[in-house]
Amino acid sequence: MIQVAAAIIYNAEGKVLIARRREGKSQAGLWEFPGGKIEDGEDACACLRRELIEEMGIDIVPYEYFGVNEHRYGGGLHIRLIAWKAEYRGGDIVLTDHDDCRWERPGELERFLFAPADIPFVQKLDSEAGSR
Ligand SMILES: Nc1nc2c([nH]c(=O)n2[C@H]2C[C@H](O)[C@@H](COP(=O)(O)OP(=O)(O)OP(=O)(O)O)O2)c(=O)[nH]1
Repeated sequence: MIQVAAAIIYNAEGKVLIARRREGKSQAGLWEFPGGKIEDGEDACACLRRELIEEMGIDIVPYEYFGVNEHRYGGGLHIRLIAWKAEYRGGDIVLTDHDDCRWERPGELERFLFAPADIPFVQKLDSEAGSR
């Protein structure tokens, strides 16, 4: 099983950053919350700060645990996806692992085709938005 961290990054307008995995990556063409594999000696927050600089060139600060979801993809890939809410602190987005990204309202994510492991998080964000 691999441990992967994903960030639900909010900007000052309360929108969330989603990104589409580029051709050549696993789950290509699907939307996700940016992040990546947790390395030895890292926790999810340290991983997310590192990954967002590496793969998008932005600074974030994770501030609240959001949830965990385990998913088995075909080919024996079993992932444990750990999500944290995070604050966008700055930097201009430069995509390396993705071919598109967007800031969207958290209650409006269900019209995007997300990686299967992310779907419980999309649903939870939608119900949080609906209950406000
Ligand atoms: N970063 C991220 N990865 C996710 C999400 N949902 C999801 O199923 N994944 C999967 C895709 C990959 O199989 C795995 C790790 O993603 P990664 O972004 O570190 O991938 P990677 O560049 O290291 O390498 P690769 O999977 O393209 O070989 O987790 C998500 O929301 N964010």
